Amino acid sequence: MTNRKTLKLAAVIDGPGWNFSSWRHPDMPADAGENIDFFVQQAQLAEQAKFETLFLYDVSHVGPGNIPYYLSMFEGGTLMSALAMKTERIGLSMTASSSYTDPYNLARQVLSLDKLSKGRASLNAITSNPGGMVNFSRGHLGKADQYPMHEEFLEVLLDLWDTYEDDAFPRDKESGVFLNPRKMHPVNFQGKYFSVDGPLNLSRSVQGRPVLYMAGSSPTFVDLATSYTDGVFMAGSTFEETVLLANALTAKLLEKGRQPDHFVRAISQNPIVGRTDAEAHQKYREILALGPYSHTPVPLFMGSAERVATEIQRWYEAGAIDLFMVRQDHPHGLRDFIELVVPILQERGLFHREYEAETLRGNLDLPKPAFRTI
Ligand SMILES: Cc1cc2nc3c(=O)[nH]c(=O)nc-3n(C[C@H](O)[C@H](O)[C@H](O)COP(=O)(O)O)c2cc1C
Repeated sequence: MTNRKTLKLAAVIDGPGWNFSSWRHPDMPADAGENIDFFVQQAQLAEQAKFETLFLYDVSHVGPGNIPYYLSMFEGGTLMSALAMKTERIGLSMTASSSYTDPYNLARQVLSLDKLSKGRASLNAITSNPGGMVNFSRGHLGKADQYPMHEEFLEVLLDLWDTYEDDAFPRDKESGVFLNPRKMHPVNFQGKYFSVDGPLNLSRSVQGRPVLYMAGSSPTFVDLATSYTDGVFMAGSTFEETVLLANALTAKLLEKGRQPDHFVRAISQNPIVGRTDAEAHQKYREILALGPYSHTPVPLFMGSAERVATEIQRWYEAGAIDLFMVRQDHPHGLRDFIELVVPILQERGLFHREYEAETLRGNLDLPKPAFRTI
């Protein structure tokens, strides 16, 4: 592939980890999911290493059987807003479900984050899985409603983010012109699930609009994501499956006249890295030894830094991924990845050494979208 963008990196800062027992490790703050000092430290570590973005998962229904992190975690938009004030360049990606909120609320929340951070916000708009507890009055959606509702949600969200043209607010004290009303485009949407009448109350983002992702794998997901989003978050369970999904996404983008390079394919993994394979395996055993319910599957990316870097390179060069998201199950997972793997990726010319742009979109090599275009 010519002029392919360099590999992008994200840090998934999910508190004490995505399992039942990492919180018990001596080096992990047991309250990490509600510990702002922990999140600031992780965010600044990732920013010093020039990661393009931070990334937060979310949980759409909370119940007693959840992993510790899901029972003790900050709301993502609030946390990202705090981190916006403690970082300068790194992107801030939050996850929220379209099933339990109105698009107006989320459009406003994420665009506010974008303004607070001067163009670094992004949203992973998920649909949520049915089942579990019913935390919201709206209840769980059946499969038949999940995607039709999501599509309406995305339609409205994108329209709201483009309520105002870039130069809609002269805010000219001399002439007294605050807003040019001809450059305001109120939304007038009447759908099956949502009705929105009126404008959003925030000017357009410096990056056009916040970067938008969806997470999933089904053909309906592929169809919707390639119509509305800037990228996807894929399960990444195996190399072969991810290559197939990435190819399906590329084919759909081309079918829709979109430039596949202007799209981000991401997976999230919990690499466990050591100076040697043996050291990495020892760290994995430390996690397993923490409890009978550890349920930490063998990481796909585990071993010496060379081995992990080469595996990431293989996925990237096969076109399976543009963005590799680093989760940590071991308390030093992110730090180890940064100290040991990042320099190798840089030496091989796969990962940048400095931020090139001011906005998240710029750092992901995504062009600023023209007003009201996908
Ligand atoms: C990689 C990945 C990440 C996801 N992240 C979340 C999440 O953070 N919170 C959540 O409630 N659902 C999450 N989901 C669920 C999706 O939003 C969606 O409901 C599910 O994947 C069904 O989509 P499908 O059409 O691909 O089957 C995730 C799914 C995938 C594949």
